[in-house]
Amino acid sequence: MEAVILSAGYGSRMGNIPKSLLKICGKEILYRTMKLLSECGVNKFYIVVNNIYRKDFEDFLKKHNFNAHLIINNNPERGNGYSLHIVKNHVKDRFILVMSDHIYTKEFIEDAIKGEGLIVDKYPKYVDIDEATKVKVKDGRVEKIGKELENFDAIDTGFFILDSGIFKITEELEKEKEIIEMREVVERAKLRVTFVNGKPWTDVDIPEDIKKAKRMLIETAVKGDKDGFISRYINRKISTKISYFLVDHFSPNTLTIWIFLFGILSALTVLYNPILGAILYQISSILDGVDGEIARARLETSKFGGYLDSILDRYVDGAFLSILAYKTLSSNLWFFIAMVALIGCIMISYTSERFRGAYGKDMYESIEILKKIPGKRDERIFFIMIMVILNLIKPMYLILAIYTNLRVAIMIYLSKKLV
Ligand SMILES: Nc1ccn([C@@H]2O[C@H](COP(=O)(O)OP(=O)(O)O[C@@H]3[C@@H](O)[C@H](O)[C@@H](O)[C@H](O)[C@@H]3O)[C@@H](O)[C@H]2O)c(=O)n1
Ligand SMILES: O=P([O-])([O-])O[C@@H]1[C@@H](O)[C@H](O)[C@@H](O)[C@H](O)[C@@H]1O
Ligand SMILES: [Mg+2]
Repeated sequence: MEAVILSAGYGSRMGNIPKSLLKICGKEILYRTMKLLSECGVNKFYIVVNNIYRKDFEDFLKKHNFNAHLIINNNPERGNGYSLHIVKNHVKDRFILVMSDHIYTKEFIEDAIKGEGLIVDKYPKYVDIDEATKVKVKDGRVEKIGKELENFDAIDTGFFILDSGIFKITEELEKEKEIIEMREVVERAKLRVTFVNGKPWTDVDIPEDIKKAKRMLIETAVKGDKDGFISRYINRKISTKISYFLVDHFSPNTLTIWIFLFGILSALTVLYNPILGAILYQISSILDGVDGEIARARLETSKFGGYLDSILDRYVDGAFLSILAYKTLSSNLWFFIAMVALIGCIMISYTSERFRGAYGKDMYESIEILKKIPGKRDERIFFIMIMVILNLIKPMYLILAIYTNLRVAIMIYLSKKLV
């Protein structure tokens, strides 16, 4: 499938740089759009650019291996509808059209690409409604469109699924008018609308919008229901705030190493003060969400990164539980129970990762009920912290020894039964 990206603006509101080449969380807006569209099946791009920025776009394309062609608009003052018009001899039937200053998430694109006409959003989460382009819908088509509408049904997302018929409209308008705006093309074409509601997307018009876009990318970089309850309702609310400040300064893998070292520090702190060590362990658990959030927000997730993150988590868990046992237990029986608990904690993680290795898919996605059975790392660590603070260390080890190994047995049983 082909995609057209309109980026022929002067960039005057953004310090004379095309908005599409602005970097948000380390990547150009244009890169994000092209990468996510490529992952959703687009294999050819036409980027309509202003000739004054031709070199900037050529340099951008040299850095990446997209199948992309620049279409030079020598009359950018004629509006973005004209920019669309000049690609009429390039695109074949049914193509995607997007605005270059919009940032879409994969979640949004996966739904939008199935639609037809103008993609609209009744409940946009990351858009200033007052500044947005509003759409009045009648019989499933655009009746009116504009920023000034008071009576409207949804917001224009700047994402279109069009066919070559649209060029009949641009042809008419091109003969009638000097300046052609997309909204005039949309209105005259009475484009069909497709509702994609509440999926994250945003637009960058003014410098203040950069912070909004960064916040969206970080907030949508969590793991959702693949996280445990503690992570979803406590840890991620903190880690995303931390990620917001670190995302432009650290690579995910660097953070994974630092977070691991912090986890080992929490284990060593147990030798001095078990309660302080347990609190630091919980903080390391919160921080362990930051490396993944930044990897996803920067579009820099990697197999090695995930592999490293998972392995180092095991060392932190093993170090904490073994040093805590060494510090607080005295009998061989309780050492044995602590060892069984440690193995159980490690095996929960190993079982879910081994499932991915054996079946090639996420265990929690494949066996939904497991999302409702506590035992994930965030939940284990929070439980450990509470029990250490309450000085219930032996009951903690006994509960962990029984529960974690029982949960592994349940995970194996459900894998056999349901997969
Ligand atoms: N260098 C890296 C690190 C990670 N990734 C990618 O991210 C995921 C891991 O996602 P994330 O780091 O968000 O979550 P994690 O699996 O580490 O789980 C932690 C829990 O350990 C912690 O207890 C909890 O509090 C926290 O909220 C998280 O749930 C990885 O699979 C990679 O895809 C990367 O690419 N590069
Ligand atoms: O223990 P669990 O939450 O089920 O398993 C998770 C592992 O699958 C993941 O690889 C690791 O990075 C997390 O820290 C966590 O341990
Ligand atoms: Mg992590």
